[in-house]
Amino acid sequence: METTIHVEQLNKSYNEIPAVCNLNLQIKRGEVFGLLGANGAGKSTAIECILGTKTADSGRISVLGLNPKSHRKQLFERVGVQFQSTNYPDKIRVGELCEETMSLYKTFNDYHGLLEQFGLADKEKAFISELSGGQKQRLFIVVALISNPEVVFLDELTTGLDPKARRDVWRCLDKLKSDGLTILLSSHFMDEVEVLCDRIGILKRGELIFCGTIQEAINTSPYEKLEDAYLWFTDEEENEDEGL
Ligand SMILES: Nc1ncnc2c1ncn2[C@@H]1O[C@H](COP(=O)(O)OP(=O)(O)OP(=O)(O)O)[C@@H](O)[C@H]1O
Repeated sequence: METTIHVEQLNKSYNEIPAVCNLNLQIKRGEVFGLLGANGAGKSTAIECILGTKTADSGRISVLGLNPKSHRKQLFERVGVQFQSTNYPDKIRVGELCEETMSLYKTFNDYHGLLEQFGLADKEKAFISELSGGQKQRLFIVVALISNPEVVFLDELTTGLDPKARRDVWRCLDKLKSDGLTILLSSHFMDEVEVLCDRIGILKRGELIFCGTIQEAINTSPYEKLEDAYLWFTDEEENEDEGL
């Protein structure tokens, strides 16, 4: 199967403090890959380097066969991004933001259908400032999908969503996945990861300490549930204590 995201020996430090160390990743077309790790483990930094919005110190990155730095414009047309925090002015209406986003691309999806799918059809005329946190989060996913992308990057996919809204988002992503979209997401929620991800990578202090399927993660650990296995992989103190 075709590799959509290829990362080789990616390194990124801030003020000489390593945030991502020697990261190697291969994500195939149509795959949903979850990047996991504690706060500060390096997930956002890795995603931003892969996208080209941050410059890696070293390493090789290609997305859809393109270098995210030197082919930024071409890649922009084919990739969707959901940002963690809002980069949008509050005094813009939902419909206006969607129109503006559409105008940036040569080809695009009908945003009305997306707003409907994500339960925001009745908010088209609302100002972004009037949306709840969960509604904003869903709107940012809609914005990421307007360009009809081949790959989407979803950083902290459902943070701030209530349980029903999370399930609605999962359902939508499942549909997009069956349409062949490649998805790289970061998440702190193991239930979500289990439902959505074909494979996961676990980062710990910038290093990829596990990469494989959920079942492989569970099998590698002494536990039977993903959340326990995840904590086993990431909780250094307990493991160190066990070794004493
Ligand atoms: N602009 C920056 N300047 C300096 N240090 C940074 C910067 N951005 C991130 N870092 C540091 O790099 C490390 C990795 O941060 P990053 O945001 O990539 O982690 P994360 O896994 O996405 O965390 P979270 O789950 O909290 O979003 C952290 O120690 C963080 O403090």
